[in-house]
Amino acid sequence: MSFTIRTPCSSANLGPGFDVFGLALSLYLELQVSVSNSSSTLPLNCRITYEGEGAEDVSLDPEVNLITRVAVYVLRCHKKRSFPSETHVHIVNPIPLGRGLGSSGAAVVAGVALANEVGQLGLSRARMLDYCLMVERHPDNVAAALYGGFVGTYLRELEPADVERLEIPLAEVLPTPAGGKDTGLDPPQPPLDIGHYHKFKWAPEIKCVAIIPQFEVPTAKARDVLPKEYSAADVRFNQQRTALLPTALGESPPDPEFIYLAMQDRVHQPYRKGLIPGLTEILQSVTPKSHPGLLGICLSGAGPTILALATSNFEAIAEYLIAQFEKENIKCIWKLLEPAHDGTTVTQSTAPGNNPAVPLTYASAGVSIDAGNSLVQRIKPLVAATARPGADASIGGFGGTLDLSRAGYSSLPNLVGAIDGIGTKVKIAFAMDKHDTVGIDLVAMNVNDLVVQGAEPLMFLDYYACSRLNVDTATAFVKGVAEGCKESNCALVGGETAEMPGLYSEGEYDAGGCAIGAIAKNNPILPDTGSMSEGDVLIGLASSGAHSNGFSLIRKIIDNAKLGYQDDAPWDRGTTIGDSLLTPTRIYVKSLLQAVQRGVLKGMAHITGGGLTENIPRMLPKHLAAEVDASTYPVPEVFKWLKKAGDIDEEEFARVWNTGLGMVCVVAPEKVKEAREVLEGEGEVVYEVGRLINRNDEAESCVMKNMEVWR
Ligand SMILES: Nc1ncnc2c1ncn2[C@@H]1O[C@H](COP(=O)(O)OP(=O)(O)O)[C@@H](O)[C@H]1O
Ligand SMILES: N[C@@H](CCOP(=O)(O)O)C(=O)O
Repeated sequence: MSFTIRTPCSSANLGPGFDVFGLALSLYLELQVSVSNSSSTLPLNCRITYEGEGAEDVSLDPEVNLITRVAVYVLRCHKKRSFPSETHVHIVNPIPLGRGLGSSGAAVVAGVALANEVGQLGLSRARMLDYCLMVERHPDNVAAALYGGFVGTYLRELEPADVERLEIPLAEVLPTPAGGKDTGLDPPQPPLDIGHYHKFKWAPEIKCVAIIPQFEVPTAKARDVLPKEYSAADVRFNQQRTALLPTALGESPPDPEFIYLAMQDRVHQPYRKGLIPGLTEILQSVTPKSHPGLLGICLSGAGPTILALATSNFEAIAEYLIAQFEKENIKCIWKLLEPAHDGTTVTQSTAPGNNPAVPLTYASAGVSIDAGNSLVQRIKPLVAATARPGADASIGGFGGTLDLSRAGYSSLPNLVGAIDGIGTKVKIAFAMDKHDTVGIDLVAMNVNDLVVQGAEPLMFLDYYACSRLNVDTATAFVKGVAEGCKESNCALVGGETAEMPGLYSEGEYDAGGCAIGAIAKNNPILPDTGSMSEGDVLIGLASSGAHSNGFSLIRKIIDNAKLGYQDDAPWDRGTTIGDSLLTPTRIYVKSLLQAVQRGVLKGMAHITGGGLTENIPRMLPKHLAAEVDASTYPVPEVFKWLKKAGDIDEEEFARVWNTGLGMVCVVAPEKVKEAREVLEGEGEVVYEVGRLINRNDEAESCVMKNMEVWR
């Protein structure tokens, strides 16, 4: 087996965000790894070769080298004392050491990734971050190197018991083991979720000029010069700028004055000037006015590198700053770098399992039982939070159970089942790398189908299928499912995660789900078509957008308009197209069950695929048709834009999307007032949108009036 791990360097702090902001940059530490099947007499079963920065100084002894020591630490947390098979690690390192470009952060992340691969540990990226933070206890560099892009990070407060744990180094880089080369003990696994990150937007025009002085400042030393306490004024100064910087750096085109101001710092740079001759003067020597193209300037990490953000004139800015350092007799090189958006990547050079020397395992075929187990651990609390009377929502059994009597059904009820998927809305989740809302859609599509029959949803089961299981993504997905279940008061009693290499595209997944509900013995199963008559009123409940239907057409329209999901939504300037389209489907369970209990509804239609015209007739008897007046309710801006941009005609519009109504219900005229009161009391926005009319055999079952208002 051979593979390559690539980890970007990073610039931390970006001025005011000390220990918070990290930016991954396009200079990569590379580990070219080959694993043979034999064990050897090599220390730790590992041989290191090295080229690039630090080649003279960096130890090739795997017990001393930072990358392999980190890997062995992670392996030992998994009861593997050394590299499982003879491993050759060739390190190619273009990142200058001790210059404030996160060389140690990259080494730590690469070490954790190395252990994950050779030990086939199946660690998620979030879990890898925990291991990184056991070694380098500031999350800015490691989160940027691991996840890529411009990140904001924070550490969870550890429990006192965790802080007391002796194996937590709480140091810049892993210290020498206290008990000699090998203390003989397997370290316990790190606490869960030590650190977190959020990826911010980065305006594509902004590039980074790194001025790299030819001397080192060890990060540990640069942290020792910092004060233990700060004045309230300085803390306030940095907080104000830290709050603004992500917005300033995400705006396109960038505003130089805004960025320059937002990059000022009073928490670390002033104290580090003793280690970097001329630092304060150099930082103050350039402004957007004196050097057009410049946006902002700061110390990179703990220094001594200076990072200048700019949109043009890179060379002139670099030459000027190098000349300033020369006044202090300091030589510099400079590099023009760009954000590295992907973070750490692992590329297999030989397909796992193709090397006849290496025995085949399920993991080498692409299915990681460890990743599956790790997912189960992560989702347990999410699932448990959906417990309801009769179902404890614990996972691990072969099937999910529900005690109907404890759920409030003393005599045998009618059971109702529904099954559905999310459709291609998941494609938007992939594009936005945002996976915690489509689970809500999945539950909504099912429970909304149940409730229109008058059923109370009780249980839900989901099916998540992918090519390679990404535990972070799958956990976010289940979080959404659990949220949908809580909103509809049904227990998530089980599910299935299928990792099927080769079946789906890399990084993508599909999901389906099934809801089971009950209708108490003496309650009606709706629609009650026998009670419907001409003149009954149609009331519509506002939708939250496209819900989970018509996304193949939506994606085509966005594509034809040459727009990307990260672009500002033309229908809502405050958000991106992707975020707006990911708005979860509205769940109508609680409000509609209230109305059913009050006996004010004769029937309900969930407006899903097929829009108004196909779905409303599903609740009607043959002799009645729905007459819907398009002028009686507002069409959401997203639909107006889609209709116009796609040049969709009115009939098609009403057949594909909900057009603004997620539910349409039949109500006797004398019950309309009461129905409105109940539904509005539960937070619904209600419109009277039409009535039932008599219908001949040949006539349409849903007649749309006044569709010209949509033009
Ligand atoms: N590729 C690497 N291989 C081994 N050790 C490394 C590597 N990169 C960094 N280190 C270790 O990290 C130290 C630098 O870390 P640090 O002082 O935090 O500076 P930086 O700002 O470059 O992260 C180096 O002196 C070396 O001990
Ligand atoms: N927030 C840390 C960042 C150190 O970054 P490095 O690249 O110098 O290791 C600090 O400022 O100390």
